[in-house]
Parts: sequence; structure tokens; C-alpha cells
Amino acid sequence: MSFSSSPVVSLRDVAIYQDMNTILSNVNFDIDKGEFVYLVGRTGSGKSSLLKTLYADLPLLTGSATVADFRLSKLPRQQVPFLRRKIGIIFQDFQLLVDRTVSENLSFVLRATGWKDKSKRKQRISEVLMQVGLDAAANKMPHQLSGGEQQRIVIARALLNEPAILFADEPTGNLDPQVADGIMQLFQEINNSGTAVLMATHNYEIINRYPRRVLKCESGKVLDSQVEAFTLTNGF
Ligand SMILES: Nc1ncnc2c1ncn2[C@@H]1O[C@H](COP(=O)(O)OP(=O)(O)OP(=O)(O)O)[C@@H](O)[C@H]1O
Repeated sequence: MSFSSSPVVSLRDVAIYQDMNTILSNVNFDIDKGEFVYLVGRTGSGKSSLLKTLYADLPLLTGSATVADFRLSKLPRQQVPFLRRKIGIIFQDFQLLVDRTVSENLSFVLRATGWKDKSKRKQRISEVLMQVGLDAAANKMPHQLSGGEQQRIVIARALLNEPAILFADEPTGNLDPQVADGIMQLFQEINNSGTAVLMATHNYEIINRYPRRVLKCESGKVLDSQVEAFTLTNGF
């Protein structure tokens, strides 16, 4: 367990690349423990690329950054799984293993992250399913669940190792407004219990309903609502 009070995410003079192209530059922000932050910007403005850099799917080549006490610059490949245990990643498309039950999907992650004791795995699976309101779904196959329920299982999976922060890339993008709202409420509950959240979204309604700090990718920079005022207009 870490007792440091340092931010869970800290970026200094970071640049984000795809291939040889600079997507964002001079990126500077911190996210405190337990904070909830939106990430917005037009299609192609760099939200996913920024998130990918934060969960070490893209290398950090310029500037310095720490995520959950891991320094991303020159992060050895063997360290990536250890970083990933401290963070949770949630995508728009649910990415559950379709040929396994909910419980097996979750157990798969626990075994891959060092949980050797079967009864402890079972206990933890029951806890996270309870947290997302789907404790009755343990033995169901993903296709027996609605889109919103599948997304809840993905969130449960992301919570298994008690992450310091959740990175969510358009987690409500494929869902009806009402279902999306339920997912947002779940994110609020998770956040209220102390987990930081960085959520990329195009959904202006959601930001209006649950207003929080906003980071906006625009013209190759990241604007921060905590630092400067900017408008959130159509299509961002
Ligand atoms: N794998 C890749 N290889 C090369 N270029 C890429 C790759 N992925 C994204 N890009 C480019 O990087 C830029 C930023 O894309 P990115 O996906 O980060 O934007 P985004 O803000 O997340 O967009 P969206 O809202 O559509 O998800 C775009 O110009 C895109 O074409």
C-alpha cells in the first residue's frame, strides 16, 4: 500500500505521438487521488492517444510523467503489468471473453495478476460484482447480458485490484442515454469511495449533469478548466 500524498497522475512538458506525428505537446497537469476528471475534444484531437500513453500502451518519449507512482519515461516492458495492476482501463467496446462466464472472465484477470488462492478469488469476484450491482450474474455468459450490464462487468473487472485510478475511454459511447446515466452513477459511486477517474467522453449531457473538472484536447494542446475558462460547445 502507498501512503504518499503525491498526485495519482502527473505530467510535465509531455508530448504525445502517433507514429512520427506529434498529436499533443506541452501537456502539463496533475490528477489528485480521488479526483474525477473529464477528457474532451473533437474526434482525432488526441484523447485516446493521451490515455494510451498514461496506461503505457504508447511510450512516453518527451517530458516526464508518473502514474500511480510509476515513472512512464523509459518504463521497462516488464514493469507494464505492475503499472496495470494499479490502474483500471475501460473502453467503449466491452472486450469481455465471449466464451467464458462472467466469473471466469474476472477469475482470468485475478489469476493473471497473482491471485493464487481460489477462495480469495471467489470472494473478490463476489465483492466487485456486488459493487456494480450484478452479483446475480456470476454464472452468465456475456451474450446473456445487456450492453449496460456488460459494461458493468467490465467496470467490475477494472476494480478487481483496487486501482488508484480508472482510465475510461468513451465508456458510455455505445449505450442508450438512460443506461449511460446508470453507468455514470456507478462511476460517481466508485469515485466517492476514493478511486480517481479520468474519463474521455463526447457526451455533453453527462458533463452537464455531473459537472467536474474538464481537460480539453484542442489544437495540439490540453486545456484545463482548473487553469483557464473555455467553452464546451457542440462537438467540443
Ligand atoms: N494507431 C495509430 N497510428 C497512427 N495514427 C493514429 C493511430 N491512432 C490514432 N492516430 C491518429 O492520432 C490522432 C489522434 O487520435 P486519437 O484516437 O487519439 O483521437 P481521439 O481524440 O481519441 O478521437 P476519437 O474521439 O475519435 O476517439 C488522429 O489524427 C489519429 O488519426
